[in-house]
Amino acid sequence: MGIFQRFARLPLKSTYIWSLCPQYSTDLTAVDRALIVRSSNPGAAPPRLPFSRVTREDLAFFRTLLPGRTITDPDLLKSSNVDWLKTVEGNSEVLLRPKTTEEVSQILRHCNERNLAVCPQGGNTGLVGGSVPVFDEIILSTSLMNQVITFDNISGILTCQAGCVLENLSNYLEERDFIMPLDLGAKGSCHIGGNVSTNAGGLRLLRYGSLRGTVLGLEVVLADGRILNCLATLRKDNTGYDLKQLFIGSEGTLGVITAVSILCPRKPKAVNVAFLGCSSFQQLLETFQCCRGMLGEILSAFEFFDASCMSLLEKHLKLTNPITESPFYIVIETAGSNATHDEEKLHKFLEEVMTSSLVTDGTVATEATKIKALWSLRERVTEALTHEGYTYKYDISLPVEKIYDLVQDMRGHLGDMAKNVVGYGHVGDGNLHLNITSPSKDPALLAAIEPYVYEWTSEWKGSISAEHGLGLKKRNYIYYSKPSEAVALMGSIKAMLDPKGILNPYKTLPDNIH
Ligand SMILES: O=C(O)CC[C@@H](O)C(=O)O
Ligand SMILES: [Zn+2]
Repeated sequence: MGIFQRFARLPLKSTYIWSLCPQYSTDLTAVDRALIVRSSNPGAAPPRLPFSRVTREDLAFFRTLLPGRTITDPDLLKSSNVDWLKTVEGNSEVLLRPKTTEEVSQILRHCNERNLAVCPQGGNTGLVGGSVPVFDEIILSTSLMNQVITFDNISGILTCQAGCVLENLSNYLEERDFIMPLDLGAKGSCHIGGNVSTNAGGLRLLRYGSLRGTVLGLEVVLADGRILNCLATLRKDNTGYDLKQLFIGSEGTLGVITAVSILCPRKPKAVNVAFLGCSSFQQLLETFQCCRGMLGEILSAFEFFDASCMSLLEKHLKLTNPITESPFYIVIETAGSNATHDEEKLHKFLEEVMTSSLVTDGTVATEATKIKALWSLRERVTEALTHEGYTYKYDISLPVEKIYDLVQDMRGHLGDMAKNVVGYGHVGDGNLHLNITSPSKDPALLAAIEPYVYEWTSEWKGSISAEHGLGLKKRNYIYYSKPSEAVALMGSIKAMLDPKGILNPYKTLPDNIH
């Protein structure tokens, strides 16, 4: 059966409007936990909401608006329907590739009128199932919105379209003696619009802060097609509510980000990377304390991974451990303006941690290729894990001294149910990536991990999603990190900005808010 025949059988218009389910109770624990446990798998997809189906007329509209950029070939749609981890797969039959904000506006105006659901998609590198459709949502890709609009080399403010690939922006800026304030392992594919929509953290947050501070302005298309031009290029602007913050981290559920202006730091003149081994997490923490004190303003990253991660890097990616085997590895980066000064500071610090036996072994790189090689050990852990089978991923914020306790506790809790329980992440940000693997998807293992991991996190007042967002997989666990009143308010904002709920449905907000 051809695509047109299939569409012809479906209702033309749905009158379904999303409404807010009221939450009356302030007894967070009883009500919210009940909601979470009611479903046997709260990370799974809920039933399809009654959105319209794409008709022949809709396709004709899209083809006139986006000639050659309205994709319906199932083979071409395949990679956009599945997430990077290959754990979530949608069934969209239409992929739209606008080039301009005006085109995005016309697409959304049409979809809103027709009650057609839309899944905005950047580089599709997300890890919580937020960037792929769940059912047949139209995929709105920013891949052709890839132009730099302006760059001011006095203020360091870059304004660009949402579909610019992070690494391309970094290269563009480096030629002008600046850098992007964020850096991620996925930089070769991820889009800046997706980074902002998910409030991606990454490897430099310790130094340059989160996107909530460095993003100065946004242009956003709202669900009904209105264009909200808040593309300010000012460091300071206290005129009323800071609306852009609503779109940062809301994972495309409140609007589609079409352009970003962002404050970029000067390219550091000297960069050094130290790769160190520690024999306990306590020593790693003491090394962190010492590092903050002795490196001060030149410290730009403090990352860690454990010995299990190193084994996987060696086994699957054939990477070589440059130092003697240790239970924990640290990547420290310094970035400053005076090579002699920075090296002097770094060497004093290294001398201190070596003589006090906080660190067992280490190596330092000042040259670009060696720096890259050391960084790739940390950056490629995610990739190494994919070779182990199915990975259950947890992205947790905790008081920094607690982050590895969770890994150890989880190892004891799961015993030999799990193939690997590994920990790595951003020590400087108190952000642990707890990853648990099994040869294939294993519901019994999942039941042993969740909600145990969320209970543990909530007990220590942590966040169940430090930087990856909630997407499809974590949405129903939001109550472990936010009170009911806050979630209900999020629902009100969603209902106000997107009354039909067409933007990235089934994501971010829990199933009782719709
Ligand atoms: O794969 C993960 O769990 C973490 C990915 C990313 O946030 C990282 O810090 O490497
Ligand atoms: Zn991370």
